[in-house]
This record gives sequence, structure tokens and C-alpha cells, in this order.
Amino acid sequence: MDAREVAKHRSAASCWIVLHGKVYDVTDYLPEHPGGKSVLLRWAGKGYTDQASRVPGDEPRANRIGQQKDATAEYSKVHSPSTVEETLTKEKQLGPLDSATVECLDNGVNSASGSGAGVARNDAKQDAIPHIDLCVRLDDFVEPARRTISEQAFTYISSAADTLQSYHDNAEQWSKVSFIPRVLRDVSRVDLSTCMFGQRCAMPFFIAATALVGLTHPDGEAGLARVAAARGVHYSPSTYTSVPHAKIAKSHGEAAATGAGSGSGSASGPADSRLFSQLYVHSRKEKTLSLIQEAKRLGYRALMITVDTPCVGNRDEDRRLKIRDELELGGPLPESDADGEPRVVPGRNSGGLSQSLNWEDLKWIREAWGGPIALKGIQSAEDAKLAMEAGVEAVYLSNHGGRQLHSAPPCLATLLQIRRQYPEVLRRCEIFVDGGVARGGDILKAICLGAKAVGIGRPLLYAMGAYGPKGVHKAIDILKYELETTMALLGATNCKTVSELRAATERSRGKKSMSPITQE
Ligand code: HEM
Ligand SMILES: Cc1cc2nc3c(=O)[nH]c(=O)nc-3n(C[C@H](O)[C@H](O)[C@H](O)COP(=O)(O)O)c2cc1C
Repeated sequence: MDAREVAKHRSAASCWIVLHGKVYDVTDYLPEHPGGKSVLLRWAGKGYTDQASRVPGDEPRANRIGQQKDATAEYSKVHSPSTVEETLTKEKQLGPLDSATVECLDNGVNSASGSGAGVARNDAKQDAIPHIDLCVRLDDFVEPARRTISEQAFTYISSAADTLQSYHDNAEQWSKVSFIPRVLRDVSRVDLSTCMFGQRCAMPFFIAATALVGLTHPDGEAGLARVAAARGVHYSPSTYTSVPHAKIAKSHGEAAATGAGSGSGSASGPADSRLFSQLYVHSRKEKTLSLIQEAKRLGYRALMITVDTPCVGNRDEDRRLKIRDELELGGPLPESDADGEPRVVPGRNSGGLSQSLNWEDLKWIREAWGGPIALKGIQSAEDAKLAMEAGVEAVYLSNHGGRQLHSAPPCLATLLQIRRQYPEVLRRCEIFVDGGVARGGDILKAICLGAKAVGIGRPLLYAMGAYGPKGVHKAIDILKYELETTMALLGATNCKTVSELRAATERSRGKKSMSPITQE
């Protein structure tokens, strides 16, 4: 592909982008790109630097810390090298750039005012953030992360649907439960371990699926996987990773092989961190099948199928930042009116995911996978019962960290509803929950009410963003300390005895009266 031709396609009307020395036509993909159009338009028809010497996914440090040299450098901070070819159809993959003509391309970004929000970390500001030892609870990672990662990354992580009601309700739900502790029980030894899908882990929480961890730190998901293996906790990498799944699995395997995680065993056996594949079902069945095959090949132990995302939730702050970025680009975009009329609000964005996904689809997914399955994003007792009847091994109560449906029920409300209406679900399926968990005590409340394990999302991303993998180690240390302390104060010695305790909940919002819950 001649560079002179590439240089002509630098607008929303025709947008070509050069990644890893190959040319892609992303014009039709512009409105679909979950990261916004502006990141693509910024690099449309532009030059590139030392591609030949670059190993995909292994960016030189200079490129990581803010010098946005070319599209590949920018893309690689966020995406795994294969994302583009997995996303675009073959005819949009236009072939290799003719290196003899490269000189004909402009360098620098298409921007009226510099490099836009960008995705680069502010590592230079690391000196200004508090010493990691000053982080004594998970919330303490938020401000250091805000200062270290890019505005775009922070907005992406922290944003949630509409008025943020689901997000705030998630955080508040945990304060609506009180323990009913027991005393005079020997708690000189406590065992935090539990099992998910029969796989023992050191503590009753796991690292929840979060897309594009590379936005927080260049180690991305590979860094999280290493920490998970070292600490004996399970991790569910997202469908959308910044690092290829093969590299995540390799990093996890290597860290597990060093035996670093074996110290986290218990009387019940050694903890053995496992990877569970989070699956977004794609609109193209063959793409979903290839994701399942890859998960099998890499030895992922379970499939967590996300069922709450027929389209991307409405996140105001995220959208505002992307629009600001597009406006800063200066060039007229087709949907913005030349007379300054407001642009048309785009339709819902499926992000390429299946919008027709239904209970029947579970059959072919189960057949292709052949292993244990959790449905992630169940938000009603009725669907929990249907999931049980569909034969899944686990029901994962989650509203996606409040990022999808506005006014979605927090997981605790759904859990209590299941206990009242269909308690058999708790006996026949493992229950996982997530959303707003910031304390070891919150985790034990969920266990006390019947959950098997709890997912942690944002807090670990903030820890990763602020301090890298050692921040995630520290966050896990904090949770471990809180879990041990709370368990002892509860008069419990392991997760089973926690689940046999009673708890009390506020009968309804705003009422102070507490209604005790007895275990069935
Ligand atoms: C310079 C190039 C690129 C940059 C800097 C970039 C950046 C980003 C960012 C920041 C996100 C986060 C989503 C958000 O903010 O809500 C994102 C998401 C995504 N991008 Fe890109 N992107 C680039 C090119 C591409 C290309 C060429 C493709 C494929 C054709 C692609 C596919 C995706 C997909 C599938 C997601 C969704 C991940 C999710 O929903 O979790 N990106 N991108
Ligand atoms: C930045 C970010 C990205 C996420 N990406 C995914 C994803 O790719 N797949 C998925 O099933 N859930 C995703 N989630 C939802 C998490 O798995 C989890 O349900 C949620 O973060 C839990 O809430 P918490 O952040 O309050 O702990 C994401 C959440 C965040 C914050």
C-alpha cells in the first residue's frame, strides 16, 4: 500500500490508520469504537516511526510515558496486537504499508491543540503521590491513581451509568447489613480460603474482569495475573485485554510455578490461583467460538459469560470527554453541522456484541466450552432461577459496577431476594457477587448471606494505576488483614462458619429498624 494513498484518508469520511506497519480502513468502525472516534481520527493517514524494529506489544519505555509517536504506540498501550484484525472484517484490512514510500507520510498527530486526552501515564508525577505505606484501605488508591494515569483512563475506570445511582447504591449496600457476631469461640487460627468451581483460593475474593488494564499500567493484565498467582487468588481476565491472552496465561503460569502462591495455602489445602475467562458474546458467532477455543487452549478453568451488556451503558463523563477530544481535533466531522448546530446524539452502541443473546444460546456455548460456566450480570431472582434450571454451575450477581443499567439493583438486594424466593438456587449453584466492595468486612457480609466469593473491580485498577503490580499486592494485603480481623471478631474461623452466622439488614431504604436474617 503506497503511503501517498494512505495520506489521502485522514478524515471521518475516509479514515485509514497504520498499525504495526499495516493499513486498516476504520471509517465504518469510527462510530462503533468504544474508545471514541477521536483517537482514530487523530492518527488517520499519518506517519509512523520505527515499526520495523518494534516487537508488537513490547513498547519502548519512551512511548509509554507520554511521547505519543504514532498510532501503533498509542494503540499498543491499550490493545493487544490482534484486536484490530479480530475486530475488522478482512476487506477492511488493506495490507502492508510500502516501506519505500513511508517518507511521504506526515508525522505527528491530526490535532488542532496537541495530543488530546491521550492514554499516557504521568509517571513523572509518581514522586508526588503518597508513599504506598500510607495506603491503609482500598479507597486510598483512588487519588494517587487520579494523579498518575491519564484523564481518559481515570474517566474510563471511574465512570458509571447516567446519574451514577447504580454506582452509589453499590457502595452503600454494604452498610445496610450488620453482623450478628458470636463470642467465646476459639479464633486463634482463622482460615480465609474457599473454593470457586472447586478450585481452592487463598481468600474469598477474586479479581473481576476489567477491560483494557493497559490503560492503568503497561504490564496490563499480565501484571494482574502474576499478582493473582503469587497470592493464590483467582482472576478473570476480560474478553477485551490490552495484553494477548496467551501472554496473560504465560505470566500467570510462570508466577504460579515459582511457588510464590503456595504460602497462601490453608488447613483445607494449598491455594491454587486459576484463570477464568470472561466472555462477551459477539454478534458474530464464529468470533465467540474462537474466543472459547482460545480460552480452552490456554487452560482457563471456567467461563464467566457476561449477560448484562447487549449495548454499552450510557456513561456521561466518558462521552463528554470523547466529544471534547473530537472537538479539539478541529476538523469538521460529518455529523457536526457547519453552522454550529448541535450534533446528533448517536444511537446505542453495541460495541460489536450480540444483541440477540438469549437462554437458547447457552446450549451452543456450553457445547463449545464443555466446562463450568457462570452467568455474570444476573440482577433478579427470576433470572437466577432460570440460570440454575439452565444448568450453570455459578450465578454471578452483578450490575457491572453500576456501568450498565441506570437504577440497577445492587447485588445484595438480588441475593436477599433469591434467599426469600428461590433458596434452592443457593444450594445448587455457587453464588458470586460484586459491586462497591471496598472492605474485607463487605466480603464477609456477602459470604454470611450465602455468596461463595466476591469480585473486586475498580479498587485493584486504581492500585495498579498508582503503584503498578506492587500496588495490587498491597491492596490484597489490606483485604487480607481486614478479612482476618473481621473473621476473628465475628467468632468465625473459616468461610463455612461465617456462612452459618446470622446477619441483620435494614428492612427498607431510610428505615433504621433492623431485620435479622436466619440461615435456612
Ligand atoms: C490509536 C489507536 C487506538 C487507541 C488509542 C484506542 C483506545 C481505546 C480506548 C481508550 C478504549 C477504552 C474504551 C473507553 O474509553 O470506553 C478503547 C476500546 C476499544 N477499542 Fe480502541 N483504540 C485504538 C484503536 C482501535 C482499533 C483500530 C480497534 C479495532 C479496530 C479498536 C478496538 C477497540 C475495542 C473493541 C474496544 C472495546 C473495549 C471495551 O469495550 O472494553 N481500537 N480503545
Ligand atoms: C474499567 C472497568 C472495565 C470493566 N470491564 C469489564 C469487562 O470487560 N467485562 C465484564 O464482564 N465486566 C467488566 N467490568 C465490570 C467488572 O467485572 C465488575 O463487575 C465491577 O467492576 C465490580 O464493581 P466494582 O468496580 O465496584 O468492584 C468492568 C468494570 C470496570 C470498572
